[in-house]
Amino acid sequence: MGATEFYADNRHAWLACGTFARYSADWGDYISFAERMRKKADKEGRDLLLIDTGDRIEGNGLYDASDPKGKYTYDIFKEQDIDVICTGNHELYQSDASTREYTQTVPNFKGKYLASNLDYIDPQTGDQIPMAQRYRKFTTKNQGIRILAFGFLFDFTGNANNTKVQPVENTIKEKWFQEAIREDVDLFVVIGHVTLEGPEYKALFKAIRSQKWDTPIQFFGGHSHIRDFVKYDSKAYGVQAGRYMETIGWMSIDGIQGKGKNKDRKDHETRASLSFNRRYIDNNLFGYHYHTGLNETTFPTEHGKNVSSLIQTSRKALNLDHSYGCAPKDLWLNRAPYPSNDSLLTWLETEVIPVIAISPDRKDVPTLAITNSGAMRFDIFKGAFTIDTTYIISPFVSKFLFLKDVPYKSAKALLPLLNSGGPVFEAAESKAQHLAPPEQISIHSDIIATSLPSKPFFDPLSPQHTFLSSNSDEPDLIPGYTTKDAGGTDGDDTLHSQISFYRVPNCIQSAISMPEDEDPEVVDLVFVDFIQPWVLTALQFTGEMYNKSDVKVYREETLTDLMAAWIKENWQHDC
Ligand SMILES: Nc1ccn([C@@H]2O[C@H](COP(=O)(O)O)[C@@H](O)[C@H]2O)c(=O)n1
Repeated sequence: MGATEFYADNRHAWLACGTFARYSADWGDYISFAERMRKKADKEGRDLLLIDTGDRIEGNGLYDASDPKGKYTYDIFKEQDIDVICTGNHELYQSDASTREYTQTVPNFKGKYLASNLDYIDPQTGDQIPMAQRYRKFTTKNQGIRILAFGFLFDFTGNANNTKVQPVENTIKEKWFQEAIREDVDLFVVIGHVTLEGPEYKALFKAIRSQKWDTPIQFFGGHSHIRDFVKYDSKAYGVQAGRYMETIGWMSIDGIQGKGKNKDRKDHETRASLSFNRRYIDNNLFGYHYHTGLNETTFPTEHGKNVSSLIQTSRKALNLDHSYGCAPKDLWLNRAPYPSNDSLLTWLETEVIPVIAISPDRKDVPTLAITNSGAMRFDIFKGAFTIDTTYIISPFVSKFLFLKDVPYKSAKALLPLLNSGGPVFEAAESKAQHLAPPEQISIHSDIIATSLPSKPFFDPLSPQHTFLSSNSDEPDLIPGYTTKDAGGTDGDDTLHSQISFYRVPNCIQSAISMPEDEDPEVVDLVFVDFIQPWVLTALQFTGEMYNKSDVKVYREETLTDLMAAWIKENWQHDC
């Protein structure tokens, strides 16, 4: 009896090498890996399917540094042969990005791209049309497993006005969905840019089970950037493959006997004893060589090599390795507590924002400047700070806006309100958790590493022991993911020492040009545009009834450009 296997990824345009050796394979390597593993699966009579759960864009120079954005990336993405693919929130923040998704990615993955709860507004006619087909029904080639797949996005509300995200609860009531879940299939596959524990997947699970009490369901999640595995019932599981092309999530279902090749099989025979297994593979060549049984010479396929060289020529064309300056030390987004000397947010709040959140014509006006912590997406490592690093840290095109002459007593109440994330935001449907890094949706308390990292050594022959020291009984591990999920603690393909994760506040605030001896009557309230809905809601709570038309542009440059300018100015020296 063969297994049905899946590989899933989440990448944010991290198509070139990751920042660490442990996550350093590129999109071309992943193509070689998939091609090699598919061949192996074919030989052994198994089926191997590739899944992509969205957020392919923003967060890396390869996408963000070109004009138009994504000039090189769409042609690189499309080279992977993906079986089921859907949209993430990042594809929808900007209307030009949604248009590229509709005009490029959807046709590039024709028949595989699913948009179960997403519509596109045709710019010519104004018509609201499905972004892509709602579902896909297909039969796997080796085992004849009849699959019905959906592709969802969580109940996202921050999209530009050329798309429409339908809440999952409403989609479930639609005729096409109700008909689809009544189809006679061997397996439902629900992929989505949706957290595994969120209300959307709970509702979808309930809806499918209301019609099919026994059909296996495999969910693939995304959005919250973590490795995760969840059990919904004995025949329904979900897996999520981390973030930024660091992880290839592997999921295997053993025991489904497809009716596609034998129609006379009875239902109870097709799903007699099932087993669901997951593994989180670090995205590096060591792991790829290990799993394919190949080596440096035999592993890469021609196709994979061509894509790797396309990535390198694109990176060169964009000058992504050009250095703006030299970071004097590591600054951590979640690996150091906030506030602290090693916290990236403390650095931003105390050193950067007080310099960049100043408008030349209002520079002496007392100012409170607020930025959400989710505006920062990654750590800064000691050493060269490049064009690429800039977009890895902060890819957004957010600008500083401001409200003039806000009473100080109300303005200073704002930060605690934004950080407490209380009922004031639930009512306004702008959950305050969206202000912070997405990891915090799923990680609810600090994780403090118990062991200290030590020197790395790679043992290519040892599964789950990839980075070990050679000559001691106790392995010396390098830091990395140490996942605990519904399957226990054996999901990580490579053993690592634990990394700390400290939760950070939703927002940080810098007080600028404040009088020394007394509080000001009024201040300029400066904030990044992304947080405007939360700021206006919280201000109303303090009794200040501002609306959108009161908000003015404070600086024309993006936060990202201003931050890069600060680095050029303050970290000038060579590394
Ligand atoms: N202009 C923006 C857009 C988004 N954010 C932050 O990113 C988070 C979403 O990240 P994912 O990778 O999971 O989609 C969002 O919740 C915001 O915190 C931002 O700061 N500015």
